[in-house]
Amino acid sequence: MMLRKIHGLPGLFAAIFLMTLAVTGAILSLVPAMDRAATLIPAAGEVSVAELAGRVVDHYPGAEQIVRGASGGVIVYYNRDGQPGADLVNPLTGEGMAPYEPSAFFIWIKDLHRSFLLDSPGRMLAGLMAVVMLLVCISGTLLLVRRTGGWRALLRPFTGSGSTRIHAELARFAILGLLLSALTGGYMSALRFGLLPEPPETGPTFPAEVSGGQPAPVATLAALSDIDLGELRELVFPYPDDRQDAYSLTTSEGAGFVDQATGELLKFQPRAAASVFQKWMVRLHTGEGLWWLGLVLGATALTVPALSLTGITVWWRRRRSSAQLANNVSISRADAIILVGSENNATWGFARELQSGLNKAGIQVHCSEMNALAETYPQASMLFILTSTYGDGDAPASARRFMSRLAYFRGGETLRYAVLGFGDKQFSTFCQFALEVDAALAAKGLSRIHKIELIDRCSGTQFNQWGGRISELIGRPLSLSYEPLPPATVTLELVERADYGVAVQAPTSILRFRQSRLGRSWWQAFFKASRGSLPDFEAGDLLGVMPPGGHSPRLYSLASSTSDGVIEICVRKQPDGLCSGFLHQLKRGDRIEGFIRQNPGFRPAVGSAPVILIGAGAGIGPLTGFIRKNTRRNPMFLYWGGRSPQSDFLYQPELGCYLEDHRLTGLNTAFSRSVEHAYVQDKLMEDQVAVRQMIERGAQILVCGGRGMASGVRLVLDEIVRPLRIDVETLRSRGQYLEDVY
Ligand SMILES: Cc1cc2nc3c(=O)[nH]c(=O)nc-3n(C[C@H](O)[C@H](O)[C@H](O)COP(=O)(O)O)c2cc1C
Repeated sequence: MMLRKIHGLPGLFAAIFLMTLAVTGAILSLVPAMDRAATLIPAAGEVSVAELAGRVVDHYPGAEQIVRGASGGVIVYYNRDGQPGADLVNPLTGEGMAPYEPSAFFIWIKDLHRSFLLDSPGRMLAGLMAVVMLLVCISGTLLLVRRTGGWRALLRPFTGSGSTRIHAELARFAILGLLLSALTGGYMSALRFGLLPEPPETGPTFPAEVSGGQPAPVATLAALSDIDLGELRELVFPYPDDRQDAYSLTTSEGAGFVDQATGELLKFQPRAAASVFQKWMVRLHTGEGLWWLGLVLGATALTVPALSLTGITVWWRRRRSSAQLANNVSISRADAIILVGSENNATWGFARELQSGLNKAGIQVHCSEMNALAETYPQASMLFILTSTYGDGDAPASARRFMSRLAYFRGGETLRYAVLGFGDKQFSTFCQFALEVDAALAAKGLSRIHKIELIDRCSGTQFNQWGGRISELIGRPLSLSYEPLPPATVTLELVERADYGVAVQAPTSILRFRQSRLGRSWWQAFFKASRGSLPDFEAGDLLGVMPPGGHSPRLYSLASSTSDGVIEICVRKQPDGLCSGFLHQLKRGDRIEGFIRQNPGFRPAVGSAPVILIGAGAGIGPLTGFIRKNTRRNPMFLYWGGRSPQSDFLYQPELGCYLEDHRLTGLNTAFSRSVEHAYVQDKLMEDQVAVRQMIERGAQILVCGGRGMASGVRLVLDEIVRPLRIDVETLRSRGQYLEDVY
């Protein structure tokens, strides 16, 4: 939350200034490349400073100074008939190529970039913006790491859609460039305002003795002949007819003087290390002399307007979805506390209804996320905890720090609590986190207002009835009437189906859908806007389907990912199953309403460790999806159980292809109604030595299918890994064992 604030607030405030800096920076980044394109650069060692100066003087007898710009262009400053002038010259001939006139447009853009055209206060603001940019970049990177699940994951494809996705992708592309621009820009401002010590820029003092002899032609001066044009920064000519004057020379190595008669190098002072560092910081900021870096920095700067706009959209949406709770009193004044654990905000809707119900009963309420558990609630006598469960029985995002904070919590004498769990009975760990929270509060010695209750699939009816029971127990009128909005769905059209298993009383179908094109505008198709379009998904994510006449959606594991171009699920028809029955009678061209739920807790880890996939029946769906995606050919083994090879061998042809192209390393099937009468557990047991070795080497096991099969598999695996002195729970805690069970 804190990280999000650091990332969001200054980001929002500074967006306009940052956009100005970024766009002007991007325009200025073209300058080094344009200069470079307009410049003739001799090869190293081809032209010495003496040769260049001699050629220039031939064409410009009144030459006063020769400057070699960072891009390699040579400019001569001269005086002709009392009139000063500056020309860009050809270094090979010394001829003028064009008058040197810095573009008024670029000067104006540079002023806008450096100081917002406001001189000193503007420069200060620009410096401040560099610091803001640095903060936004660092906090943004940490957010991205948190979101993707680790530094290594930053290079993997992102999931999600709409503004969030565009924001994350652009940030990933631009982050290094933006960090470099912000760091170097901040450094330059700090130098300018004296916050950092300025490197000593004292050149050598004028030599005490010069020969004072007859000046020799510049082309013959020895010290200048020794220096290659590529090293030259600046050569200032002596005053005409002043024999006591000397050439003043600055090169990339340092500065000194050259006697105009003897051609001797009179005093040479190498450049200080601090000044070399400063020059490099300037080059890394402006791209001067590094035209390609300039272009890269310019391209990254161009992402800033898009990052600002998408960032503001994301921020605004988040603000709206967790809309500030009205009538939220401070902790010290609250009679009742509501703490919310939620990942996707559904539980917040229930919390708001509870808060408004309690307010109507004259009770002062403080409501916040569970992560914000205070050390104590001095005035409160009631604590309500409403929380969902995620992953595999884990805490949702807004409750992840709850258990650790609970260690410092002091409940007091009068505070009593009630936990209300939100979950889905399709998960074997139904409301697991809520149950753990309830037990942890009891273990702290707190007493309950009411025993824990568990709400299945956001049932409004169950919630409202719970409110009735709480009302009786607290002796206050509490009337809750809440019906959550169903999730936003999109229309999907069945494009293909393959049917199996009818002969063995296990009708199972592979169903492939495409998003119905009806009602989708071209820009929705292009940008995949979150409304009216499916977000990106991976095999193992979930497809929610609304059965006609049903109140709550059913979730099915996806066998495909976005890049496959279809939404594929594998569905076993359940006796009297409302949704599976509905899906099974669909014909090609029929439409359903569906939505995607991400399920990042069930997918193979990245890396080259072996993966053992275990499933039965329709559980093969997401497992096949993982194999299809295994284009890096990591060792992947599938153990799968069906009834009969003739009737329900799902995905048989596809699996054959995957074996051939090595996306699948080994396939082991077990059929319960064939002569072998085998189950998937038996096959695992047969291979126990190999399986154990793979687990020892860090193999990950993913199990998908019915609850009975999964518990059988756990028993067998416990036996297999016993010699390693571990069990399935150890593997689970290490992330080596994942389940998607229904
Ligand atoms: C990826 C995923 C994993 C889930 N895991 C569980 C689980 O392990 N146990 C459970 O009871 N519910 C689980 N659920 C269901 C959610 O807890 C339930 O939908 C809840 O109402 C979501 O509330 P929220 O939007 O406030 O987070 C899961 C849902 C999703 C999408």
